[in-house]
Amino acid sequence: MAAPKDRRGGGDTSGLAARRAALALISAVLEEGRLLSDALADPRGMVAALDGQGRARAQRLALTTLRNIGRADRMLGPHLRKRPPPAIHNILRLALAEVHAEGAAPHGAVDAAVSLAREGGGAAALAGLVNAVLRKTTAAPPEVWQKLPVPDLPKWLRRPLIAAYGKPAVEAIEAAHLAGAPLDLTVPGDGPVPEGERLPNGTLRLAAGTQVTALPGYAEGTWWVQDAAAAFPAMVLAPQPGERVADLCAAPGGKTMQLAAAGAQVTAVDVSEARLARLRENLSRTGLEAEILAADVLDWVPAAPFDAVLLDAPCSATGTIRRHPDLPFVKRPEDVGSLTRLQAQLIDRAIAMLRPGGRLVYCTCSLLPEEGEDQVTAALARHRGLRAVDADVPGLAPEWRSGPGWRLRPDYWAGQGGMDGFYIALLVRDGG
Ligand SMILES: C[S@@+](CC[C@H](N)C(=O)[O-])C[C@H]1O[C@@H](n2cnc3c(N)ncnc32)[C@H](O)[C@@H]1O
Repeated sequence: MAAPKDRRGGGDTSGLAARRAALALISAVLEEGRLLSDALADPRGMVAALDGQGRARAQRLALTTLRNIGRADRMLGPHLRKRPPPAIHNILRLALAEVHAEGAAPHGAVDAAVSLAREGGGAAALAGLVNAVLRKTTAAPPEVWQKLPVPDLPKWLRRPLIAAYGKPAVEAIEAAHLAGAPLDLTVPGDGPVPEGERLPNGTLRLAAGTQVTALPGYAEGTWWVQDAAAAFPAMVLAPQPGERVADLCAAPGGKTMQLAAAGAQVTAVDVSEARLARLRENLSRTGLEAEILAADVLDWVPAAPFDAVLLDAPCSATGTIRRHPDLPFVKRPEDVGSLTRLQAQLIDRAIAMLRPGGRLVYCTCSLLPEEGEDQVTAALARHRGLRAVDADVPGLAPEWRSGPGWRLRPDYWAGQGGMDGFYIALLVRDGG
């Protein structure tokens, strides 16, 4: 196959290099079962060879295509007698998502798709099929696409969510996943900030696709990117100036920065050196301070107990699907069992680090009750000297109470662009 001229993305006027890289990302997710974040960070990947603009375009195209695969496949169905090879199938899906979900001009998307199909060497004969199918399907009026059903979550995830929240709620969650996520900023103090909508908890919300590094206040470190739901756990912990607070499973540090900005003396612990490097960068940009420890929380024994602990435990991350549409294709039900065992062990370690009267916030960005409500209920049964307590936090609605804590869902604040799914509980150790 001839080396495509615009491989590096510089001068990628036709957008072919960005589309080619988007297809490589989609294939990494669908065919190799890799997380999009890993494929994006791969220095040998096609995206690494693009300039900033090309990279952003490739990432956006991959995200849009993954979010809309269900709709693209429904539209393609009547035009395909048999399933085409994955490379061709993904070219068709990408072009349809580009035209119908992003509003791209059909002729450009179809021409690019045909060129990409021709590049495939052995599959070159299929370029004619790509042309014929896309000419028809990209010409469909917008309302035909809009009326296609919202893509379902995979059955292993859908079933327990319907059992927990009911079918209408799961359909609303799926609609929120399809809509994607805006850009949320946590702004702890004064300084330059971009124009945006203030949410009830103080989060500043901007339109999706905004280039973060170009916004007022980025260089000054006035704010950081953090989903509105992810800002609640530190607010629930309500750290006081001078309190000793452990942030367990801390990287890349969104919650560490909230705790430090409130004046707490923070010890941030995470097992991943690579993720801690990002935490260090975040602290340095925002001018905030914390003690940073690379350690496994299961082994680490602090020198003295803490006034408060925040445990943001590793989980299925199913609450973040609107920002990470690759997750339903990559995550497996069997991953959840080992995560729930780890979460229970981490909770036990976190409780052992509290002084009498100390507070623990447990949270996960999961939609599954077994990583949220059930986990905290079981911890309360294991530890008699522990109680769940209420918190008075702006924006944290009383109707979100669920079991011993709060259940946050992507379909909440729907009119304002939704939020990630989270579970948060505030526990207090007796005594003190
Ligand atoms: C949900 S993420 C944390 C997000 C972070 N709290 C924030 O707000 O930016 C979970 C983190 O747990 C860390 N982790 C997983 N198992 C761990 C363990 N046994 N000990 C310490 N950290 C662990 C992972 O490296 C990952 O950074």
